[in-house]
Amino acid sequence: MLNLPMDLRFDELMIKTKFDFLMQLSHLQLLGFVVAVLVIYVLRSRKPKGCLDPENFKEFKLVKKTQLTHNASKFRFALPKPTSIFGLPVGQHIVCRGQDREGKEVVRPYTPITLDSDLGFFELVVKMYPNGRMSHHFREMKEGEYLPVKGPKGRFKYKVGQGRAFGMIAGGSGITPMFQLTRGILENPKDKTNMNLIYANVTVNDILLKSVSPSFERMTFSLKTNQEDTLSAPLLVEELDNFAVKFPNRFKVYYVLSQPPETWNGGIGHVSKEMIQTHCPAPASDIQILRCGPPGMNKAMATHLEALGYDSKMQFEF
Ligand SMILES: Cc1cc2nc3c(=O)[nH]c(=O)nc-3n(C[C@H](O)[C@H](O)[C@H](O)COP(=O)(O)OP(=O)(O)OC[C@H]3O[C@@H](n4cnc5c(N)ncnc54)[C@H](O)[C@@H]3O)c2cc1C
Repeated sequence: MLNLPMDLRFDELMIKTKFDFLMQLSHLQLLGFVVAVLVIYVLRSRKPKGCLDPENFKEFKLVKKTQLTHNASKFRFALPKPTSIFGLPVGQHIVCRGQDREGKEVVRPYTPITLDSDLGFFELVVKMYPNGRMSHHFREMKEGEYLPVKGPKGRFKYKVGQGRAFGMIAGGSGITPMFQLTRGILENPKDKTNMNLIYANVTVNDILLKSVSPSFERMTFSLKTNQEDTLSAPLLVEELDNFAVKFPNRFKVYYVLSQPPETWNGGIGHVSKEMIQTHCPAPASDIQILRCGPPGMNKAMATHLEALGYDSKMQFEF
């Protein structure tokens, strides 16, 4: 029993009671109390565990399939709980398993366009090729079915402030790692990295994630920004153009089409050395040019970048 003086106010009494309580514990009890407090502190400060396993495939349910273009769709997969975190670091990808037309197993890498700030789900944008093996699996996949996924995977490790700027050269579905990284950077108020994207496609209808048509679901996420980039409205996740409008000093996009429409004010043809010179940061030790596209384009870009004086440390191919 504690001996408490009767002339104390209630708040004083509470403090004294707690203090006396600690004083009256044995050394062993005190040690137990300190350990319990430490365990609670460590558990609370630990990063929440993601849903991915780098070694074993885990299955995720397809909850929504949305057609974006004539050959690309967006797939939303549910995580186990609405509050679950996927656990994919910015710049990394996952590996998906499916079956080709002949029923043979096929495994391919994909980069989600969502981040760990999107709780309870992740999304893929997939371009499907007529004879593509995994393309067949995604084309056939129905809502309610499960996709085996493992990860995170990838050589690209992003750290806030690792450089001043990124130049990004993407072709077709190669936009997904650029989009994910751009979102990760713009969503982090501590990150001041600038980005210049060159995005190449065949026709205007092949451009992915450019802007949201009224029929597409509008998904928003809240964004804390610095003063320079004050947002008047929530950012729409699926708009490259919106990034450019909301962050004009941080993100610029230059579209290139090999078969442009009659009126077109972007680039025409293939991505050239001159386009890179005009639209990407000049060679420097604090910049990097990232590229992701079909093999032929990646090879051509590597040749251009070398000719322009970008050394191997200034280049990265996803
Ligand atoms: C790190 C990484 C991340 C990726 N993320 C995505 C993503 O988010 N979304 C996405 O759609 N794809 C992504 N890809 C590409 C994806 O992994 C597959 O290569 C693509 O889906 C085609 O697979 P497939 O089995 O259908 O085609 P395959 O059976 O492998 O190929 C069949 C034919 O399709 C054509 N083809 C295949 N791949 C390409 C290509 N990339 N460009 C042009 N033609 C091609 C070729 O003509 C080829 O002969 C990523 C690739 C990598 C390396």
